Amino acid sequence: MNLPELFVERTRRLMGEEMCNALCEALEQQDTPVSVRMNTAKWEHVPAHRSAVPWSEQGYYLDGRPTFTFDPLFHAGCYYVQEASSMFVEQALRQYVTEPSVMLDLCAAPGGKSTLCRSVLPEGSLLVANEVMRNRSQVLAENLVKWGHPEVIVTNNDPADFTSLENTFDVMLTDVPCSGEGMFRKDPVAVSEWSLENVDTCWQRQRRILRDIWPCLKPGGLLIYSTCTYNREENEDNVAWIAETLGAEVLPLEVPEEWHITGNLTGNAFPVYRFLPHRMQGEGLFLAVLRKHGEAVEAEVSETSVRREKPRKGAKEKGGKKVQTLTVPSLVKQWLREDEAYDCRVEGTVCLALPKAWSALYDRLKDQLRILHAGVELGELKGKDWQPHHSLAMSAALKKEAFPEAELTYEQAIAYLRKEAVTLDASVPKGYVLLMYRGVPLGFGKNIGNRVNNLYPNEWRIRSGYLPEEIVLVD
Ligand SMILES: C[S@@+](CC[C@H](N)C(=O)[O-])C[C@H]1O[C@@H](n2cnc3c(N)ncnc32)[C@H](O)[C@@H]1O
Repeated sequence: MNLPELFVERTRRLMGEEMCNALCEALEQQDTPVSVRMNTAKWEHVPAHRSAVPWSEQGYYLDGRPTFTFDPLFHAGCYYVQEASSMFVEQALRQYVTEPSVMLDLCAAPGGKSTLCRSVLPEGSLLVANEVMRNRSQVLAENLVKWGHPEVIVTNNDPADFTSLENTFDVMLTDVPCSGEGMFRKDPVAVSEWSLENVDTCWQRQRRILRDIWPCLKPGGLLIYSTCTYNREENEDNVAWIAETLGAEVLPLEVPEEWHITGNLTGNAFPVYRFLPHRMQGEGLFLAVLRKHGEAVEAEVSETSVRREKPRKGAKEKGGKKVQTLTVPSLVKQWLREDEAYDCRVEGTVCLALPKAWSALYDRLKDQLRILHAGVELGELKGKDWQPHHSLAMSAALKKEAFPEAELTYEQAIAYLRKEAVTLDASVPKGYVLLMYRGVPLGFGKNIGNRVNNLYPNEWRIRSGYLPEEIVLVD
């Protein structure tokens, strides 16, 4: 790999000769560690041939690279393939977030840190995961639906759209778009696109994002700031700017020496955490934790913000046209494990279950933001029939006893995930069936006797018709 000369020169100035040489040598190495984080809410499993990622309770390095696309459990949300350094966000949450909180992950796609945060946040917390790019926000929603936690809202907005949501979040993660120097050995495009102009564009954009989002963080709230780049402008200099200009205190994390994390390289006294690939197993990461100045206050929920469309039968006027609002069918509510904990409503033709604690906030967000997913989509009206939604199959809120189950073989599971025809044993009852693989729900099918109508979401199906000769699974 040809590292840009100016990058090397600037890195040498920042780190000194010895550290810069060691880093550049590590960046030339081709084998990058492969790591996964398990979703123990779905699958209590420790992969074989692995070692633990020291800073993450559910993170493991794997010996080889499994064929993730052909592993049904990957599609069922049993684990997430995540670069190990990124899992360090867990420490910021474990050390500073101990009470139920409302958290915003602002730059969240594809969802590595969001799924991690969702697993680590204290019970009773809500995660709002946002991504500005439309196509990337769809991937974010997919990954969070598969992760299966009902206390999640996914939005697709620019940071500026959040500005008016003052004092809403207790915790914010800004994993900002950056010049990506930390991804040099994983992604050759990051090398070819590097330029000093881009570094300048990045740190300025990062400050704009932080300025836009700052009012949403409650006084006393926590900001976790991270990048995957090495230069000081996007890292220490921006942290100093947040502390001085926006008003925050930089907080320390307890980290054992054997994790080989590097601290502040600019001679400033405040604590920051740098992951350098010649010192530990992972890619480049920078992280700092800040607490916004001011006394903690409760978020204001105004009268208008709690206004919401009551589910009711009948017609209402919208743009001169009559729009039918559907009632929540009692059958669909029975698909929930604890239906009394949810506020159910019908939006369009989809019946949605929102954890009661968050339904007022959902309405407030809905007034300002483009919401892609919230809570659990229970079912969709198809003709006269309420068809269970894939989001329900993936969710921890599903009452499994509400549907007959059918365990699939590996070949049947792959066929299902390709949205091909699946045939079940004659003993499986007709109607909606929860299709399982190794005891974990994969999705719904409608058994019509001689075959099953495959209800797997078309846009998520495995597109490759090829099946590798040797399949290595996370086992
Ligand atoms: C480093 S990536 C996020 C990775 C993600 N946190 C994860 O762990 O999977 C940064 C994200 O910021 C988004 N982004 C790009 N420009 C942005 C902007 N102006 N404001 C906010 N987000 C932006 C990118 O699309 C990208 O998804």
